Amino acid sequence: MTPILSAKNVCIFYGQKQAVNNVDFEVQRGSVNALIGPSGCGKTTFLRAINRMHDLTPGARVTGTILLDGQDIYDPAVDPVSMRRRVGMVFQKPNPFPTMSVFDNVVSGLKLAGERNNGKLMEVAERSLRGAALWDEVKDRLKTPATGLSGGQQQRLCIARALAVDPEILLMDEPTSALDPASTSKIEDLMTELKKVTTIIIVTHNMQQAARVSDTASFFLNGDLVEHGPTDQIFTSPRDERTEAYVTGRFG
Ligand SMILES: Nc1ncnc2c1ncn2[C@@H]1O[C@H](COP(=O)(O)OP(=O)(O)OP(=O)(O)O)[C@@H](O)[C@H]1O
Repeated sequence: MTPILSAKNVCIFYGQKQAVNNVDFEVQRGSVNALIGPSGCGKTTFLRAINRMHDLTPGARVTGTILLDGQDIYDPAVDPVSMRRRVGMVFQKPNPFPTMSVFDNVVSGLKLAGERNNGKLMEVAERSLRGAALWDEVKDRLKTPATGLSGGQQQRLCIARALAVDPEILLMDEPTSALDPASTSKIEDLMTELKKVTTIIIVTHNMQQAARVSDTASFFLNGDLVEHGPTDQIFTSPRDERTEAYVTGRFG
């Protein structure tokens, strides 16, 4: 199978400091992929390279190649704004647009892309909110401020907002670390549903979560991708002793 995402020899620098070293990484369509490893090992740095967020960080530099569906996302001919529509992102803390209603948050990306048809906007809002398992909870309060939702609902709203533009890949940076166990469990269930329509790459510190939700896992240490493989194998019979030490809780 041709991978939807293929990274080759990726190095990422903040000024003189190298945070990610020569990473090769592939992701298959319709899978959930967990990036694991101790704090400061480069997981978020690598994740952010996948939708060119480092373009916005002064002094940050990415080298190597990242192909999305065969297209080099760092090709100068690629428009980063339209590329980011293909690679959605959900952050650690829910970040709905605070001045907007629930509905306007969900359709904000579509409106930016020029969609004005109310029927179409409503249709996409409902589909995305259903996709994020939030519709039943908010269908009667679509016009109320997004900030009135609970933290877990706000995070699912951010997932709906990302889904509304049909991303090919959804990046999730510790999406449940600010949530209670019930909200965490809802989002974990959701990931299993979402891989029917998109491909997920998630950074998580929670090993149980990685084991529950992911098909493949990638262990990062000091900027290196030490080991990448099926999650079962990474957790039960890792090839590298450093991976074993980490997944068995001996450090991290
Ligand atoms: N904007 C930045 N400027 C300079 N250095 C940075 C910046 N962001 C991250 N770093 C450094 O790059 C390295 C990797 O950080 P990164 O946030 O990618 O790690 P991480 O594995 O995601 O950690 P955590 O699990 O704690 O979020 C760290 O040494 C960090 O201090």
